[in-house]
Amino acid sequence: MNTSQDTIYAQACENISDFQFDEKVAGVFNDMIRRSVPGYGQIIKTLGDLADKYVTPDSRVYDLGCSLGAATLSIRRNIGSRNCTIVAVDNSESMIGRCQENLGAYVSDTPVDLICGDIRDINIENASMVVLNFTMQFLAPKDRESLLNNIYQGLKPGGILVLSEKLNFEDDSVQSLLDDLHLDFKRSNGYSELEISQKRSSLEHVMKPDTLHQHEVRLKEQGFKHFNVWFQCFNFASMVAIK
Ligand SMILES: Nc1ncnc2c1ncn2[C@@H]1O[C@H](C[S@+](CC[C@H]([NH3+])C(=O)[O-])CC(=O)[O-])[C@@H](O)[C@H]1O
Ligand SMILES: O=C(O)C(=O)Cc1ccccc1
Repeated sequence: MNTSQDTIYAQACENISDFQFDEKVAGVFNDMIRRSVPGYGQIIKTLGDLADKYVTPDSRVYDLGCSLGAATLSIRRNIGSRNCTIVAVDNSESMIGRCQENLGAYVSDTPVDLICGDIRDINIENASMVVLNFTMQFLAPKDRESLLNNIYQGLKPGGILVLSEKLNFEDDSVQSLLDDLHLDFKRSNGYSELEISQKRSSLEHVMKPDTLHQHEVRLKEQGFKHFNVWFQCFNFASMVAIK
């Protein structure tokens, strides 16, 4: 996978436009997400382990907001020959083009249906595993419930949703502590104060994190029987919900 360095916010800019998954971001995304999201590598690896445990023969796996295909690749590597199809969806053409190349670099028995489209328009069917790895936070909050309902309806009994998200916290002291630890993580990965603050502005209207409580309540309302956080580092968490 491409590892060009993310310098998108390195130069001072007068008008910071809203963050978009455009050609520029897609070209550096692998580096950007690894230097910005603590635990990303561990989460990608564990998605493969979870797939080995939950993906049943003749079912489908959905990777919603697949970006460059890291989650799909990890899952595909771990499920061997189960007569499954992975449906990988992203609405950024730049991401999908690169994702296609990344998937093509490995041979596998598991076909991937790569769709350039909106995850709100995808019908989920016969799914044993659905992955939303840091994608739902970019959807308008009003659209989150119906997306999760669509996922719940399309999951087989015993099927798993893995939902990774940046979190907000009700307690202001906890919010600023975990925010600060995340900022230190970005600094230690070589981002300057300018890069950090310009990216923060660009994400302000685009990425709307929920609290853990909001996630739990919404998932339980859909009918998910089991819920927990399986990973958290600072203000980034990955949750599992099982039907
Ligand atoms: N409505 C939408 N429909 C389709 N795609 C969307 C939509 N909104 C956003 N996206 C896509 O969701 C992805 C979010 S990145 C996911 C990382 C990946 N899961 C990974 O495991 O590497 C997370 C991040 O950058 O923090 C982008 O590729 C968007 O184009
Ligand atoms: O960079 C950040 O501050 C984030 O919150 C995570 C992120 C990672 C990659 C793209 C957009 C947001």
